[in-house]
Amino acid sequence: MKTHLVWLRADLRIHDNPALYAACQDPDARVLAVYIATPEQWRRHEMAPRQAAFLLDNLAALRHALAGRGIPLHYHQCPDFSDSVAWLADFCRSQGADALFYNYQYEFNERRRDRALEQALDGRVTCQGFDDGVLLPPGSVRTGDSGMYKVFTPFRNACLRKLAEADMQCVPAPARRVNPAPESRDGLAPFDYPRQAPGEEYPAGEDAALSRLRTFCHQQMQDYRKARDIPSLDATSRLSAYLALGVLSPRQCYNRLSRAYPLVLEHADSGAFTWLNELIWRDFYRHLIVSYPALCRHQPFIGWTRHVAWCRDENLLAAWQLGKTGYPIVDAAMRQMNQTGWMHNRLRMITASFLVKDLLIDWREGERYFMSRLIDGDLAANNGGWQWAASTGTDSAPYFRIFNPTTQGRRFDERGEFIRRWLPELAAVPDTYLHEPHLWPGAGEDGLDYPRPIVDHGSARQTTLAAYKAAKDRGLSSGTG
Ligand SMILES: Cc1cc2nc3c(=O)[nH]c(=O)nc-3n(C[C@H](O)[C@H](O)[C@H](O)COP(=O)(O)OP(=O)(O)OC[C@H]3O[C@@H](n4cnc5c(N)ncnc54)[C@H](O)[C@@H]3O)c2cc1C
Repeated sequence: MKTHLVWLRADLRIHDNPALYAACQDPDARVLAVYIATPEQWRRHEMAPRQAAFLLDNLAALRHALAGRGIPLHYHQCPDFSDSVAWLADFCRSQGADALFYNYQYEFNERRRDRALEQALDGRVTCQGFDDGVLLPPGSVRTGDSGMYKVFTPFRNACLRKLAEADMQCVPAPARRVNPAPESRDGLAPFDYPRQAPGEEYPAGEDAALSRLRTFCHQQMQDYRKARDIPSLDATSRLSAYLALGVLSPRQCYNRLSRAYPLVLEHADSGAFTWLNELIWRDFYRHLIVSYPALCRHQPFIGWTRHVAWCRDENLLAAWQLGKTGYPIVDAAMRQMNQTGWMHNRLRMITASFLVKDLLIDWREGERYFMSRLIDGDLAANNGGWQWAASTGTDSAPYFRIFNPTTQGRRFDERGEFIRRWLPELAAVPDTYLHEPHLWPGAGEDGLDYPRPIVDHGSARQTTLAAYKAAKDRGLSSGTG
């Protein structure tokens, strides 16, 4: 009897899982699934403990779903990717595997690991990889001269044309095996990793993810275009944590969206189109890391930005991390992330801009800190977002566009509903002063239990403009522009 092994990684689901589906096509084959936890590797990748805990919860749900199909999930924990390759090659041998199926991961270390595995198996086991975790496979959306788009809008337009023609059908979950393999006896031991519960907002499993997707499509999509920028509203899907671990696929999102809004591709001013646009941003960053693997190594896309003379000030960095900058919208956002593992997109842009353009701290410090806290941490999206905010990336905000944190606060949280939720120490401050509480005369002699602004935005802005300009001049004169 043939043995087919499915190696699950960032695709923790049984529905619309191309590798699992392909492994189950031969009705007579014995199908086994395997998951390998690599906590030391995760430490190097700065994975948030909350995300690791969410992963474990989802793994338990997946194991249950697979067992119902007669597919045992084998589980192993080893330090890092190179140990996982050695272990998996042995496991294939011990199980007499004929074929190994997996969905691609597009990050640099993950791709290197997969190549190392293929070498270790040396043709004894057939390896079959599948595109997954994207709407369209990286490399399939090309400019006229076969390059990767460097600007989002033409990339988006090319994606829309392809989506209109592509077969975007999801593959079904496998049926129960006629000859189910015996259950695995591997216990799902907690990872050797710091533990932090994901929180009630994140029930595990694909049923929870699919139900959230359905509810969002039917109840919130209409208002998404207008409401998605207001952090006090629960107006976005909150699906990012599921998408990051592959508990849900972007194809499932697209299918549900186009079933609910069949004309989505034609109505560019609709909520549905705006949401699809965000899914395409997600694809864009994934396609970019494949075309420019140096992005995975935290290199800036724009060469001259390497010359920016960053400020190294541990106190300023800590104030930003803890939400104690004296700028309420920044602080409320950082506390939301520290306490829940999620931050609203508008606030990710504001806080990232503040770190880089007000404190002049290297964007990589922020990128790392976000990864270590986010339940939806995702290398491509996080790197893309940081490089966008720092003006170091492709299609970034130009370096001279600097958010004013006070006006951003006024604009997107006018009445301070969001700020008051996360900064109870500002409860007594009237709306007029909420965005500049240090100016409130009512603070009394003892003042508020809230810091004064750690930098003056106006002068910080000038310093940043000068630092970027000097870096650009240096880059141009040394040919690294
Ligand atoms: C500095 C910075 C860092 C970020 N880090 C991450 C990260 O680590 N992981 C992550 O998933 N997203 C990241 N984002 C993108 C975005 O903020 C989140 O995807 C979004 O806030 C998740 O909430 P949601 O699921 O309710 O999004 P929705 O508004 O419902 O959007 C639907 C989905 O589209 C994708 N998406 C939305 N906006 C973006 C975007 N700008 N770029 C890429 N994909 C997007 C997400 O998968 C999201 O779940 C970052 C953005 C910035 C500016």
